[in-house]
Amino acid sequence: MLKSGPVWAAGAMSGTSLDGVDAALVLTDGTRILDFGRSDYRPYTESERAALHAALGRWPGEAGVEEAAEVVETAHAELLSGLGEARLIGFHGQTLAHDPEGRLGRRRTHQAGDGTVLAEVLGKPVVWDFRSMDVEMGGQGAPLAPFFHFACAKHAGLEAPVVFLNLGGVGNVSWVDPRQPSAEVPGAVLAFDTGPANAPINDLIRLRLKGEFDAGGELALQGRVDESVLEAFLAHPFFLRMPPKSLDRNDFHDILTLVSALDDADAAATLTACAAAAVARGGEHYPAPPAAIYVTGGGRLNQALMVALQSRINCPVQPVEDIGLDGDMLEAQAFAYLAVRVARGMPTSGPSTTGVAALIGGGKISQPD
Ligand SMILES: Nc1ncnc2c1ncn2[C@@H]1O[C@H](COP(=O)(O)OP(=O)(O)OP(=O)(O)O)[C@@H](O)[C@H]1O
Ligand SMILES: CC(=O)N[C@H]1[C@@H]2OC[C@@H](O2)[C@@H](O)[C@@H]1O[C@H](C)C(=O)O
Repeated sequence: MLKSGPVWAAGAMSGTSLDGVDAALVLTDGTRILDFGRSDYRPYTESERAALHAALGRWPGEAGVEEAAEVVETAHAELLSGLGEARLIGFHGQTLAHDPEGRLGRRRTHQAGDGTVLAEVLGKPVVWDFRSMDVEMGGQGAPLAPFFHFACAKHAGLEAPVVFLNLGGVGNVSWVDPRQPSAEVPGAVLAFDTGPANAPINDLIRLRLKGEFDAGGELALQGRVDESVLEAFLAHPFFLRMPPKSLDRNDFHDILTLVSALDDADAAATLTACAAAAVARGGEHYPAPPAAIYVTGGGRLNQALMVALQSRINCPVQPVEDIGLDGDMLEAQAFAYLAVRVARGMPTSGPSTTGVAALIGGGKISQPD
């Protein structure tokens, strides 16, 4: 068990976009954020990315999973060895498959990368496998950042309910009320995945233009939204479900066939509008209107997406940089914060974040030999 008081922890996240690994240092006692430290990024090479893509949707023991895990462990070891001052590592790994409802058989979630290997290589305790316990206990296993987002709102000195919106491959929101004494009390936090965000836009760009993503939203800004596609998208039963709810990266993959007849710009504009409309639909579930929506993740750099969001949402939609946070690193920082909570036996999720029946602490701790 970690001694009491604040410690520097490093968190690392390999997100659903499969672009690379983010790592960042946070000084925390597991409740408050005292300081943010250095951060770094390690992109995957083309061949590494191909290995990860090939393993998407696969479970432990299936073809390609060991290779993917090796890619994840190598990239993390390289990146984290440069963040020397950390006492403890929070290692999320790479989600390859996520099925909290058991639609494919058994309820489970799979993050590639073995924390025991990293603990050995780095010579430090590593907290990992953050999601499995939550799913085993009946939760969605995601999102896990909400308790951290609550601490961010406190750290930024906010005094009214706000929403943190993460626009990665998938979108997720944390509605938080910083007037509450703790993230764990009822009414402090409500979180859920909103729908697909960048993943379908990236897939479109990759398929048609051999690029990685719609930089700045330039292509979408030139196109027109096909309202019938948008309507068909919003008819998906996911939007009728009450939170908590979470998604796998490819749950909405069929959306690409809906835009197959559109030209490139109209298809990009339509997928971008779908991502924004999904977030706006999520607003139906907020316990009270937020004073602002603070956007983190790569999607905040997509102007078409930010404009589409603001046009559908009644409060200011701003990048998290406006309250002094780092939108490239917030998820990595979240896993540093959560690692300290796990090491101290504090909960990492609860009924209002993942739908798990009671507050629970997930995560395994691996010590170096
Ligand atoms: N300049 C930019 N313009 C437009 N979109 C961008 C830009 N930079 C990044 N993105 C988008 O953001 C994505 C990366 O976002 P981020 O790193 O937050 O996702 P992630 O962490 O992999 O995903 P998740 O949060 O779902 O796990 C890219 O794949 C791209 O779609
Ligand atoms: C299963 C899984 O890896 N989910 C990710 C993914 O990426 C965004 C969204 O879907 C969110 O639910 C989650 O990540 C963030 C960091 C979270 O758990 O809060």
